[in-house]
Amino acid sequence: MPADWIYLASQSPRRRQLLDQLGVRHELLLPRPHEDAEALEAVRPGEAPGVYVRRVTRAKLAAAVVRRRELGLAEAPILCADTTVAIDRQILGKPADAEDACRMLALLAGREHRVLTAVALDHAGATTLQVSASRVRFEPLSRAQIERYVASGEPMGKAGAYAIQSQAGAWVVRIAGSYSGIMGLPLHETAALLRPCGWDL
Ligand SMILES: Cc1cn([C@H]2C[C@H](O)[C@@H](COP(=O)(O)OP(=O)(O)OP(=O)(O)O)O2)c(=O)[nH]c1=O
Repeated sequence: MPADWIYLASQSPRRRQLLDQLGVRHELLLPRPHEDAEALEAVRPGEAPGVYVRRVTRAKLAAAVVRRRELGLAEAPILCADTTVAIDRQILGKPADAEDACRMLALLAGREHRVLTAVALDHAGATTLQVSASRVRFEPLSRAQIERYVASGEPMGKAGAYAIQSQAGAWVVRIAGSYSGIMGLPLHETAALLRPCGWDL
């Protein structure tokens, strides 16, 4: 019998909202309190963005599978994702502080960068994974614009120190790819993972 709900292993309210948009019933499966997300998300020397985003997503999924077992929860499918921003050969994760956020936004200003989101599903012990890759071009930004945005607090917790769904959307000259993928959960790829499990999306 196909599952009629899934676990979403994510603390991101954007991912919840995007999964709601697909109409997929879900429950949250959150990591153990104090689990070391920073260690999990550390970039390895020379690691390419596509390799990084897949590795981190698989690690998040593996941790969620362990968590489901530890808590003695139902064997429903688990979905998780990771978003990363890349420019040149640099991977931009979440900013450490306001200064780091200013540095990232200055790097992105007036240029094109990539946003990669990997989404993975555990279903009946098998893992499937897809990656959405988008290109985003920002208009040039002044120091004052960057500082105002950083002072709003919006960059914290966001890969690349911005959220396309916030005021920073005004800086986006063009995107090629997936708006939902940039926000954190690519709906096309997520539907492609869920269909084989019985969802009619
Ligand atoms: C580029 C961009 C990122 N983001 C967010 C999506 C993700 O929440 C965050 C990247 O961090 P992630 O590590 O992908 O996710 P997370 O730690 O927020 O949540 P979890 O691991 O529990 O699922 O950046 C936006 O909301 N809008 C954007 O335009």
